[in-house]
This record gives sequence, C-alpha cells and structure tokens, in this order.
Amino acid sequence: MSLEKRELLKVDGLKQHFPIKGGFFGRTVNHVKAVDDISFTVYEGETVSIVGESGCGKSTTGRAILRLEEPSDGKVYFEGTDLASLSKSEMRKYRKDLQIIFQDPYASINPRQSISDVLNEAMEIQNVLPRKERRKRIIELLETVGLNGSQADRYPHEFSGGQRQRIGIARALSVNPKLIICDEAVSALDVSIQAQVLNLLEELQDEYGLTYLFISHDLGVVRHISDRVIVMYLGKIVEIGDKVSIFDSPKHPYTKALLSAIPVPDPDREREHVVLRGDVPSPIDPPSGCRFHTRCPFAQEKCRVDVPELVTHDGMKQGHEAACHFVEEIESGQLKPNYMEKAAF
Ligand SMILES: Nc1ncnc2c1ncn2[C@@H]1O[C@H](COP(=O)(O)OP(=O)(O)OP(=O)(O)O)[C@@H](O)[C@H]1O
Repeated sequence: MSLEKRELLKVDGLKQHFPIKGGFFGRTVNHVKAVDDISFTVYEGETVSIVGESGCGKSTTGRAILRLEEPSDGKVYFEGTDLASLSKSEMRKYRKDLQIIFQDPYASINPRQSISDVLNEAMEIQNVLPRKERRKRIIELLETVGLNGSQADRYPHEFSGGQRQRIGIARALSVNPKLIICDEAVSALDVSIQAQVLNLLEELQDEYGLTYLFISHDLGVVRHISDRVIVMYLGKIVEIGDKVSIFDSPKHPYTKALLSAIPVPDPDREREHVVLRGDVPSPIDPPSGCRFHTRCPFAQEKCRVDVPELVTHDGMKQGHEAACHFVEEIESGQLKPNYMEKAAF
C-alpha cells in the first residue's frame, strides 16, 4: 500500500433494518436490525475484512453497499459520490466499478450458458469492448485466473468448485472493477484450494491495483488476506484495526473471544482466553447498552445502559478502535472476567 492513502469507499452511518410483517393486515410489527449504524472507510488497494459470527450483518453490509438491497439509512460514498443519490441508470455505471464474488459461484452462474457466454454477457451489460474483441479477452481472462483458454466453451458443471470460483473471479474482473466484495468467497472450498484462490486474489490485487472488502467468518482466512479487519457483533462494529493489532492485541472482549477459538501461531506467545458463552441474542430486539453485555464476562452495570463508542483507547495504535467502556480496566487486569457471575445473568 502506498503512503498516500486514497479513500475509495466510505460507509457512513449505514443501517439496514428489515421489516417483519405480521397480524391480519400484514403490517410491519417489528424490524430485524441486521446492520445498525456502522461507519468505516476502505482505502484504494487494501483488503479490509469483515468478521463475526453468523448473523452479525456481514453479508447485509456488502449487499447494502452495492444497493442490491436499498439501505434503510446512511450513506455509501464511492470515490466521493453518494451511491444512494444516483438514479438507476447512473448506478449502472458504478456497477462496473463495484463487483461481488459469492460463496457459491454455481448459484450465480446460469448452468445453461457456456463460460464464454457468461463472461461475454457480463461485458455486454457493461459495454466493455466491442463484441468482436471480447472473445480474445475471454481467453485472456481465463488464463489470468489460472484456467485454460481452451475451456471457454465448456459449461459450469464441467468444472470443480475451485475452478468455478475462478470463473466467478474472471467474471468480476471482466468489467475492470476497482472494488470487489468477496462474500465468503472461499468458504465452500477445501483448505488447499482455498489457499490457491486466496493467492490468486492477492496476485490480481497487485497486478490490477484492486481493493477488496472481504467478508468471512473464517479467522484463519482473514489473517491470511487482510490489511485491516472490522469485527462485527449484532449489527454493530465492535473493533476495527490493522491486522496485527486485531490478531496480536485485540481489545474488545468479543474479539478476544473469537480469537480464543483459533490456535495462536506462535506457541511462545500467550493470548488471553475469553470464553464465548450462550447464543447470540436476536437482532430484532438487541440488548440495551453494549450489545455484547449479555455474553461478556467483564460486563458492568454501565454496559447494560450506555452504548459504547468506537474509539482509540489509551495504549492503542492510531486507527485501532474498540467499542468497549472498560478497555483500560481489562488491559490493566483491574477488571477480571467473572464467569461465575456471568452464569447468573
Ligand atoms: N432479507 C432479509 N429479511 C429479514 N431478515 C434478514 C434478511 N437478510 C438478512 N436478514 C437477517 O439479518 C441478520 C444479518 O444477516 P447477514 O446474512 O447479514 O449475516 P452474516 O453475518 O452475513 O451471517 P452469515 O455468515 O450466516 O450469512 C440475520 O439475523 C438475518 O437473519
């Protein structure tokens, strides 16, 4: 990454509340607060990952950024332009810059189209290259993602899972995007294939200056690919920072708990072990104050009442922020985890 960081994507106060209909008249009786007022910036050329347990709002964030679902509130700026203010036709221009790769590329590829048709269609929709030049580009793209150009006329079912993910990547690349949202893009693949696809994504990033927003529940994958990491819990960001800060000195008890579940790469280093207990509460009626307080072994009365802000506490590096009232007290050992009391919550 260059020293001069350029903001590519800026998410400001994003909310996605899904209405729940009920009763005889099908009125809105409540909302699923899937994403609840989150803000972050992604700089050009970097990989920012969003991690958190299932249901914390990772995919909804990705979809809201792309306006695959209209956000309930907040702004999404891409290169300074508020995407929500664009008309459908203006937004089409930006669709080219913002691409998404899904977990299951098979589900997003028409099984009756050859790979060549899939890539041609993507380019045609975005007006990329005159028709007669596209075939050559398709062959090039397949070679770029490590497939054989001679396979262009084959159908999706003729490829393995890893190869299909490469086709998904080729399709995203075919329109020359600036930002690719990778939504659990390697989660369905075997570990060795995962590594190959991650390496490919890194090579492509270097070659084309791509920026990735990488959505994953897999901390091993996130440690491999990220420059910076966003940790989400129940629709909120609880911690954000560069990869080293998040993995080597996590500050939020939730991040510590998530990391406790994965092995420490260096056995000489100790990491505080925070046990994650109980189930994630419902995003329909999330806990008051700090949303994590019902599962947090450090929770105090203040945590049940006051919503903590995402801030850089004493001793944290610039750009590393945690939304916890008691970072200093936990770090100094003044506040001990109380698993016994936790059980009585
Ligand atoms: N269209 C929808 N209507 C109602 N609720 C939704 C909708 N889409 C998502 N949700 C809910 O919003 C919450 C966040 O879902 P989301 O898929 O963003 O989570 P996630 O962190 O990506 O988890 P996963 O990895 O399991 O997909 C969940 O409680 C989910 O059930």
